[in-house]
Amino acid sequence: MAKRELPPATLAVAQAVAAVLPDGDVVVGCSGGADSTALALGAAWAAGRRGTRATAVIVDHGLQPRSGEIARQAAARLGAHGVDARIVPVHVAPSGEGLEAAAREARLAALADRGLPVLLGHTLDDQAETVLLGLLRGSGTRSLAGMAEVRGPFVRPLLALRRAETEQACRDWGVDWWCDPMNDDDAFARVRARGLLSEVAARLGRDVAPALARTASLARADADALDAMADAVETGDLPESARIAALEGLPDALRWRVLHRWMARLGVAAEQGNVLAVDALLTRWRGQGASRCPAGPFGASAPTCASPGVRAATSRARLCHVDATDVSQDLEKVLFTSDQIQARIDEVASQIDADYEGRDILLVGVLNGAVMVMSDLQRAMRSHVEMDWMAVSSYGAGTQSSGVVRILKDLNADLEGRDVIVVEDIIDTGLTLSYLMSNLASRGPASLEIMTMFRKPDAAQMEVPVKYVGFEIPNEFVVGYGLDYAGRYRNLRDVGTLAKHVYS
Ligand SMILES: O=P(O)(O)OC[C@H]1O[C@H](OP(=O)(O)OP(=O)(O)O)[C@H](O)[C@@H]1O
Ligand SMILES: Nc1nc2[nH]cnc2c(=O)[nH]1
Repeated sequence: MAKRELPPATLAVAQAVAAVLPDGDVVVGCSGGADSTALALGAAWAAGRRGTRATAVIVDHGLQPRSGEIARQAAARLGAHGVDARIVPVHVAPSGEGLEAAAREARLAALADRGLPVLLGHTLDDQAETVLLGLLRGSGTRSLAGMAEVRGPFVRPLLALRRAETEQACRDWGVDWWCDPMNDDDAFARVRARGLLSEVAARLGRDVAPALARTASLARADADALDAMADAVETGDLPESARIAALEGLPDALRWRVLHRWMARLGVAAEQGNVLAVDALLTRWRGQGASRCPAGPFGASAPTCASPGVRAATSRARLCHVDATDVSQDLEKVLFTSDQIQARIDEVASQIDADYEGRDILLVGVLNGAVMVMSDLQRAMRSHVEMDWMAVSSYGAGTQSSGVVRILKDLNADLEGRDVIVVEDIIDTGLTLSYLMSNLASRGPASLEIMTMFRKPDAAQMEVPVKYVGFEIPNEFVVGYGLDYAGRYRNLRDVGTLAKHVYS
């Protein structure tokens, strides 16, 4: 048919297709409805003028009682108008995301199967509904961007045309179309959105669909630009602390995008609420505990979060880990991070190495609290060291010293003539060490000194001569890095105060 022979609506469809028609043959996805029927006829017209082929593919999902018959009728209608039409039956296997999504996936896969560009018949009205649905979900620019005109093999030539125009085009072409009863079923969100758009148009006295479609174009340009900028924020190869530092200076729009990608990769549900919670750990961290993020739709296959209810990590240092049982959410305030503790251990170890040059040292650890500092200190030292352990207890399951020190396990080593350093996690009242030091001094060591990771000067009741101190801390009950509350929290890497709810 020559261009001048086409009435206005059919010409609008045909020209819209011709404007974006790829070189070579194409497939047209056709449901038998007005939009895709008009698209198939327009594509056949435009391809014919170019000397290429447009083949309509009607996917039969087998989900409706008469689906096979509906598909055959659609093919016959197109065939009668000279359009090459094929029916492709697909098997829809329901997935975790519902039957509708599974059918859509199966349909697109079948359409793209031939490796040709695929034309789809979405109109401006579909776009407006998509934008409205995105808006109601409260999502960002990517959702408001609606459907792209070209994405992968899929091309949508009719996004600027109205549904009324495709129906008019079908009438002009003298072809019938199939009215899918699902298009009137209020059970579908899209159908309800369509109704809502009509109501809004009636209340405002103007058609709002074009404005929503314009919003989609503008949002798409913004989303594309921001996504490209987020892609360029390459933090993957940097150490964790540097990755976090790289993110801190970014504007919200970029930082949230990068966090969204991290979380999605970890299998965490990367909804905006979760992204903001993790972002707060990064930008407004005041020692708050973990953010609980449920597993995302792909969580089941993500090794780090196999079940729902996983938690994002508590501290900045562990921001991008996901951990099923993260006890650090019980911390109220972090006083020292793991990094700070390790750096201080290195300094103290060097000091001891220098002080004891050429001498073998016997480190006496006080169980249980000193296990962490003992093992880290030894590994940071260059000197020859041996270790031995004593077990004493003065705190039991509470937060106050009982004042009574009990030896639960004595040393194996003989201290006679040895250079001994007692290693402690904390000196609080000083009762434990003052008892222990007089006990050990009576065993005849050549020298006897103390190294403690933490000391509370304001809590001292007994003066103990401490040669090596990691950090002096305020008179608060702390946990982590070997320090317990009722046997728990020793495994925390950071040291901090406990949230009141844990012991009140
Ligand atoms: O200066 P003080 O007031 O005496 O407190 C210090 C002691 O308290 C802690 O031990 P705890 O009795 O809690 O046993 P643990 O090492 O098994 O945690 C810590 O490991 C010190 O040994
Ligand atoms: N966990 C813990 N044990 C202690 N023993 C003495 N002081 C403390 C403290 O502040 N925390």
